[in-house]
Amino acid sequence: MLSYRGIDIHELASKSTFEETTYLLWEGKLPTASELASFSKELAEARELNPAVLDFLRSVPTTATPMEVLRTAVSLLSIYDADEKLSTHDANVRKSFRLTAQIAMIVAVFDRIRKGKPVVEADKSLSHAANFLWMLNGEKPSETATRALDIALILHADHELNASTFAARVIAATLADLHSAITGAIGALKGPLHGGANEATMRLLYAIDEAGADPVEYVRQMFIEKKKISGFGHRVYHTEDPRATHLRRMSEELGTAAGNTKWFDMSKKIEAFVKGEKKLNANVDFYSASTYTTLGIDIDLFTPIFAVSRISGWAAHVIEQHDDNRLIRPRADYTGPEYPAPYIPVDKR
Ligand SMILES: CC(=O)SCCNC(=O)CCNC(=O)[C@H](O)C(C)(C)COP(=O)(O)OP(=O)(O)OC[C@H]1O[C@@H](n2cnc3c(N)ncnc32)[C@H](O)[C@@H]1OP(=O)(O)O
Ligand SMILES: O=C([O-])CC(=O)C(=O)O
Repeated sequence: MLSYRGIDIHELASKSTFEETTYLLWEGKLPTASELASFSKELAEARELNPAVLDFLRSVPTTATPMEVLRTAVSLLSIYDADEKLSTHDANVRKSFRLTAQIAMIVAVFDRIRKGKPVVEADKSLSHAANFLWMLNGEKPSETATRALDIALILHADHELNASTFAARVIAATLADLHSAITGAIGALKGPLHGGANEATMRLLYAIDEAGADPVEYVRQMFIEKKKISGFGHRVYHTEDPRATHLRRMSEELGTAAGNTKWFDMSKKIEAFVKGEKKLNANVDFYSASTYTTLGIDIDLFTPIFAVSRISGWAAHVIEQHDDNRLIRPRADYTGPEYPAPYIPVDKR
């Protein structure tokens, strides 16, 4: 079972919003109506990017991946943050509002710039999910697309001590600032064994499609070649990843509504085969790939969108770490052949 602050993820996915879920993660309780209204307002008001960050986004080669641009931009944001030198609880919360708003903006703005399209001004009257789609596409998003993204953002918001969150906590535990911790977390999320698996999953689906191959035979060959199938397996879950249940349904529903279930159908075949052959379950990344593709989102934005959501969980962990800090410092044991080992002079080795 997956819960945020004790509340079942299935309930949050069907009843909550990204804003409410973020409040829950940061404050440890569900907000009242007025608390939610002022929280949402503060998040929307934080939709501002320093001109220096905009200049940076304009100066980056358009061939740069959105994930490396995001990682570097978040590091840069730290220099211009109004609370740059402060890491008190209140300063961390203020920074978290700004970073949550800014990460979504950076992903959308860089995508527009690299495609030679004009940057779209933030609309502070929209929800976080709707504003992201607005700034990305330059047109007001449908309710279906907004809700689908909102659910995806809720589902990706937190996952206890996953690799990126752990990285953030280790950095924060040195009493380094929130931006340093989040920059490190983005670096960890990028890898294909973690958040990068959603992009890798879609690359696999495209490769199968381009080869005109049977998905099952293609994956069977990958097993023969001892290759890993992105989007399957999990260090913690050995049964269904509860988030995959929602993303599978969304992938099917969005595909049906768009009149194209190609990616969903292919994913289902692969899932059944991988489960039957290796007893491996689809994780959060597997069906997010076909879901985002059906929403018309480019493949290299999948992992940045994971960060657009996970910033809420990362921030909650950094705030908690700084509130009651102790350095995180695991030990390593020497396992070499002998101890103590002799120092042999270089001419005798
Ligand atoms: C948001 C997230 O981070 S969710 C995870 C996203 N990552 C992926 O989807 C990448 C693919 N999956 C994997 O690489 C792994 O399942 C991980 C990294 C997620 C978990 O790894 P671990 O807990 O260390 O399991 P480990 O990699 O040791 O796998 C155990 C066994 O299952 C196999 N296995 C695990 N996942 C897969 C996979 N996706 N495809 C094929 N085989 C797999 C391994 O080869 C290994 O087999 P062996 O015992 O015969 O050597
Ligand atoms: O928990 C993990 O190891 C990976 C994961 O599913 C996540 O970060 O959402």
